[in-house]
Amino acid sequence: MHQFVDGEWVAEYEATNEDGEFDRQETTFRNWVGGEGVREGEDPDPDAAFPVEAGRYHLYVSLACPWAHRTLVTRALKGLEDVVSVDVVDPYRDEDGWQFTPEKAGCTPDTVNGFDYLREAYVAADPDYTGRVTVPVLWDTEKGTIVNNESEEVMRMLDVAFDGLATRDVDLYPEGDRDEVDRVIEEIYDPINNGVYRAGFADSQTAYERAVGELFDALDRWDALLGDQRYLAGDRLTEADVAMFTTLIRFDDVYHTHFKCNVRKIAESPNLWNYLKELYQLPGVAETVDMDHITEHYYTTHTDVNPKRIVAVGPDHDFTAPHDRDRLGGGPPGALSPADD
Ligand SMILES: N[C@@H](CCC(=O)N[C@@H](CS)C(=O)NCC(=O)O)C(=O)O
Repeated sequence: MHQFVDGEWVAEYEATNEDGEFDRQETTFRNWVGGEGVREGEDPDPDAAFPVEAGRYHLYVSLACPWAHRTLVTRALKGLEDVVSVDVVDPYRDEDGWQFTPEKAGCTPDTVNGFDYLREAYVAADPDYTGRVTVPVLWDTEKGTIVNNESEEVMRMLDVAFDGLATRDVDLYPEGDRDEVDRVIEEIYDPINNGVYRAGFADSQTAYERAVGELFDALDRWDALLGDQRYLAGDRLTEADVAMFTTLIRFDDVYHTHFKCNVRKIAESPNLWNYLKELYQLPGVAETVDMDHITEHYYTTHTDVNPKRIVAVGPDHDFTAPHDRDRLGGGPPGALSPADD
């Protein structure tokens, strides 16, 4: 894998530490549309350096990436499609990093800057940039720079800062549940969201077994909890569910096989499976899921994990099959109920 060092695109960086454990890099661009208060759920500040405006901000995403996917699901649930635009990179990533290949199904050109590679956006934002070129990227078309490339924060901005421009009345960071939402997002990050990568990229048996053990302990805990609680933070749908969804939807097709997270499938955990189907069936969500991009990306890009680049075919789940979540109290906001769609 390649990355920038002082604005130079250089070969090979170590993704694991000396114990063979996967180390995810800290993200660099951490500005807030609407100002820092948005992080705590405050209304956006009109005098912020990056003020909230329709049509000004743009997302660069990969449909394969679970972190980028969080921003797409949030944008869809809130109905922000006409407010924040999106371009989609090629799911296959080689030594040039993420690339725009509009001729490929599901991919777009860079409609904002006309770049061929996403890395051009990073050096346009910071000519001396050091670090990886990751998705998602929230781009400001007016200042011509990256606002933020940390999915958790972009998700919060779309939810809170852009709420006034949303076409659906959906609040994924509801007052009264905020501490719990933050707590759950943090709790699931290491063992689950990043846990699948810690298992898949482990360079030693010990690191792999530790990651898989922690992953399935956490999944089993949530499976039990979701037996009598509708969503992760209680009876309301929140950002924590978006964060969980993008890992669960990839699990059986990719993480189970490619990353050796094969203790059991999500479809074999009854509550997680029904919970996953409910989230998939919320308005706008299915349209954000591209299983071809997801499988192509993982199986062909990580040649150290899968040298022959053969894409596993299974298991072909039907995420539209009925779920049993209506037996529990709570439910999605009215704006997401089938009658309102
Ligand atoms: N902390 C970041 C992580 C994003 C991330 O690691 N994205 C991956 C794709 S799933 C990527 O772009 N990797 C490219 C690389 O590491 O070179 C976030 O949550 O936004």
